[in-house]
Amino acid sequence: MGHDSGKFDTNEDVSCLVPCPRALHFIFVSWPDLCPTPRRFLQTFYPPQLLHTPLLSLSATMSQVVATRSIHTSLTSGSAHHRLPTSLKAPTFASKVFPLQKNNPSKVRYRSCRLNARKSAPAEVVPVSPEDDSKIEEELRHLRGIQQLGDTAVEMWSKPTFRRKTKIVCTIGPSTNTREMIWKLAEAGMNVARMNMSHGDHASHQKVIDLVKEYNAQSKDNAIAIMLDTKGPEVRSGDLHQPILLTPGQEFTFTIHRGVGTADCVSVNYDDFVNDVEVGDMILVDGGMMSLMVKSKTEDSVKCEVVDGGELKSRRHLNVRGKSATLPSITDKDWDDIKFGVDNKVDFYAVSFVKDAQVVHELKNYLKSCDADIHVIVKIESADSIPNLHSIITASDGAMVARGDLGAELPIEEVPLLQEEIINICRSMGKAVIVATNMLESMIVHPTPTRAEVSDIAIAVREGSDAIMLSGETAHGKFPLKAVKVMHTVALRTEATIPVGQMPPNIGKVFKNHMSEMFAYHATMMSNTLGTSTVVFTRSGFMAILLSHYRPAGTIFAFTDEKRTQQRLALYQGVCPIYMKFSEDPEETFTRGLDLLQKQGMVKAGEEVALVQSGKQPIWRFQSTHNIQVRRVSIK
Ligand SMILES: Nc1ncnc2c1ncn2[C@@H]1O[C@H](COP(=O)(O)OP(=O)(O)O)[C@@H](O)[C@H]1O
Ligand SMILES: C=C(OP(=O)(O)O)C(=O)O
Repeated sequence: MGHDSGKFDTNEDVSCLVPCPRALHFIFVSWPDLCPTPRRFLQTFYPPQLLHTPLLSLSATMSQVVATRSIHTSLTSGSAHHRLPTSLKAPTFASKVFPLQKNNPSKVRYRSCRLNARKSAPAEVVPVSPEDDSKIEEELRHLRGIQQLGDTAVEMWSKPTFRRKTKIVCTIGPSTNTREMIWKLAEAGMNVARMNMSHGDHASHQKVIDLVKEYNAQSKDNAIAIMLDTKGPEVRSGDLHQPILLTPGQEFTFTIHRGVGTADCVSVNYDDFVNDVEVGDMILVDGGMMSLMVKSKTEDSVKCEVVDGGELKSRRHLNVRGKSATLPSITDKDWDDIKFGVDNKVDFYAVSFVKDAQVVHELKNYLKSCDADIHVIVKIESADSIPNLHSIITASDGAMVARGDLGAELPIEEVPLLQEEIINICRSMGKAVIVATNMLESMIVHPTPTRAEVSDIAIAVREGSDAIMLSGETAHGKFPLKAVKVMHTVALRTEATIPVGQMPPNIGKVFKNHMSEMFAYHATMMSNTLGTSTVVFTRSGFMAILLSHYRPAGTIFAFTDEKRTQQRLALYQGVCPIYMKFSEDPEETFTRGLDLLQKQGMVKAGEEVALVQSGKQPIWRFQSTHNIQVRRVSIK
């Protein structure tokens, strides 16, 4: 169990990573008004002479810190009524602050007030130092009440899922495979629970699946998707009773005989290992944490010299730089695990080491033959997959940038470039895309991330990924809940700076021949122009996925009468999936949906929403084929 289990509180240090100086861009008050906590906060970042300059004297009370930050957040999340025009870029400190010297500060104050009055998203917390956290939280709770920042009803809804667009995948392992931790992860913002079939057995994975299903069954407004990640043809070292220390220059042997684990020899789980490697090859352990140069081979062993040493633990990844193993992508064990997934009705397979589209077709045909509605995410991690990226992704429902193995099979400097390319390909094809591995690696042992890790999350969000993934951080880390909260906060903050109305590159090409795509596109344009959320009713999830593809600035509220669809939609960017029984009367279904949103504080009376009546099985089919409307939420 992780160290932060039990201490969890959704309000606790949720926004510990929000870059503080940015908030100042929107805050305008005089220094003497400043209460002690924000005063200390400002002092931390700005020299006293700057803070005491009247014209620069920015905000002051924590209420303004909170309100202005929230405004910034609301620019792109939730209902989009109050967004700045698309052309406005996030202001620099200089451009926001120094022009004030020429302007009348009262004007600025007026603008700030107007923004405050129109704010819609709940506040973020700006911790100053650990001992200030509780004071700030107390102050914020009070201020939330005064300013009516967040409808208290919103508290009832699982806030992380509603407000953040980029979804979070958590790998479940020894730190998180209990009922308590699954619940806490879900409430902290997990959208997809991933089980890595390289570890554990069916009994342990069964327990996790049952727990997630139990959570989903009792949760009124939240659904967690289940992803089964195949082991694939990966090559791993064997189990060890205790880690082996490898020192540079030392001779070390890999043998295909099972069960060996001495100070200078360990088993590999793949008989053809000896045939696949050549003298001079570089073998990477755990994606390059250690490396060994092949010096000679025999029929059953590979003798190496340690180049970069370290601690070799049980079942570590072995890659040969620049080479993929000659194993099939789906091994016998994988087929066994896939069947286990069919029996348990998981939502997604993440298929390891896909090298061509053929294997995806094979899997899809198998799933069709057993009438299993499970989507296939291909893991791009093999050197051999790169020339076939387009055909592989075309055949699949989405892709995962599996940076661990990718960066071992290919030079690491290729990883960020491939990440961007894979995201772009997926975005242009309307497929889901997940960025994975090492995102908060240091949080496996530390309670806070490195700044580089924070930037990595921000980049993945900006590049347009549907989801970002945690691996060891949640599987066996000490701080699984904190890791999810950091991801949540960084994603939310980054999303608030993404300009509204960015469209995928295939715009105008695909939708011409496809009615639903055309309607998704135009509904997005309409909701972006009017600053509304989008409401869609979907049985298969198809229309909600299409809408997500166009990335409308407002939330996509996707109502479905299928629990499986609700779960699956949890992966898609910007989609808030909601389960609701549909009535025979579409108008009644729509009214019921809006009532539910209003009750939860997701939309307010008088607010407009874009209503999409389209898709493969639209609830309005008997009335009309396709249709987009703007409806005003009625006042009860
Ligand atoms: N079901 C599990 N049982 C035990 N340990 C697990 C499990 N899932 C993940 N882990 C641990 O978490 C680590 C990180 O998870 P992940 O990145 O999915 O695995 P890997 O990098 O080994 O493919 C694994 O190396 C393993 O030590
Ligand atoms: C996600 C990855 O796969 P796995 O965790 O199965 O090694 C990876 O290699 O980055």
